[in-house]
Amino acid sequence: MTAPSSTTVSLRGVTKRYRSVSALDGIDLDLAPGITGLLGPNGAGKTTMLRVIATVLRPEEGQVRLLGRDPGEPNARTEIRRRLGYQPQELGFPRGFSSMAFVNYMAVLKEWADRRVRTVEVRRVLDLVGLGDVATQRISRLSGGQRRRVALAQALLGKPELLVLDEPTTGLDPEQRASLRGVLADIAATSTMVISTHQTEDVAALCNRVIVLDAGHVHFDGTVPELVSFATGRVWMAAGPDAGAQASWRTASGGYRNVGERVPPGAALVEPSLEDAYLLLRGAAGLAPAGSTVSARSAEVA
Ligand SMILES: Nc1ncnc2c1ncn2[C@@H]1O[C@H](COP(=O)(O)OP(=O)(O)OP(=O)(O)O)[C@@H](O)[C@H]1O
Repeated sequence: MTAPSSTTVSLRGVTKRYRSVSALDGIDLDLAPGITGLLGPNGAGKTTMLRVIATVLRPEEGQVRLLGRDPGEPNARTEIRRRLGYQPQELGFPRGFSSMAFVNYMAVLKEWADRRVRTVEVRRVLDLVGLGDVATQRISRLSGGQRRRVALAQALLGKPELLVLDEPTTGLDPEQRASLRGVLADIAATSTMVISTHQTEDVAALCNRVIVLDAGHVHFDGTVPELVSFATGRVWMAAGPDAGAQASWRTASGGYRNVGERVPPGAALVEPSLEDAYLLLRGAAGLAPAGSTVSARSAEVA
């Protein structure tokens, strides 16, 4: 299988095991510029896949090509890393550093040798993530959401062609998330961005492609509207939780939102959201054979 010419990330048969756990099990994937959202339950393999794409983890089996290069080859790996930004799920900060000092330190490691040019770039990325006003405060005195943004700022240094972001919106308040979406959408106009998240609203708002991982397999790969369409006609409101529903929850109106395959006759159907579709897909995962992929073009969930 050859990758299309716009492909910037190509995985073929990629497998990564931790003892008896297959964190990634024969993944085939081609990514192009734009934003791809990775969804999946805890332990699905999202972070492992991002670490492979960020060149920090080498798979036991399969081929990886990033920005047209083989990350297994040392010189190519260095070149990929020059053009890559990575926000890990957790990032430790040196004690006593301000955001300015930390991002500057990362910029030095990223070969920004000219101090004046480097300072301009450090200020640019701190402003982008909305930390300009607190840039000189110690990171230890910042909030959790602000610390996430320091971690994101260092990933944005140098306008990378490939951005790998592990749960970038976790811990951010709604205003911060909304402003961050704008920043990421602008960047994705010219780069390939892969985001892992548990926030289906972020995927719906940001991503032109969504991949659902489950137990190291790609369980869904398509666009947001394609995933949402799985839930069309399968979401209904009722006075209480429906016994036949796969998931039900009380809404602010006092009524219950029900999601499932067994829709009662005459049910008050409502517009599905990406979260509804994701829940349906997750339910279907329990029914589908291990490793099966739901086609984006299929009208059936299972
Ligand atoms: N360093 C490790 N050693 C052993 N097992 C690991 C290690 N890292 C990940 N795993 C296992 O690999 C599987 C995939 O983990 P991974 O962190 O990639 O999942 P995830 O989808 O990112 O989960 P989460 O949503 O909780 O962040 C899990 O079963 C996890 O326990």
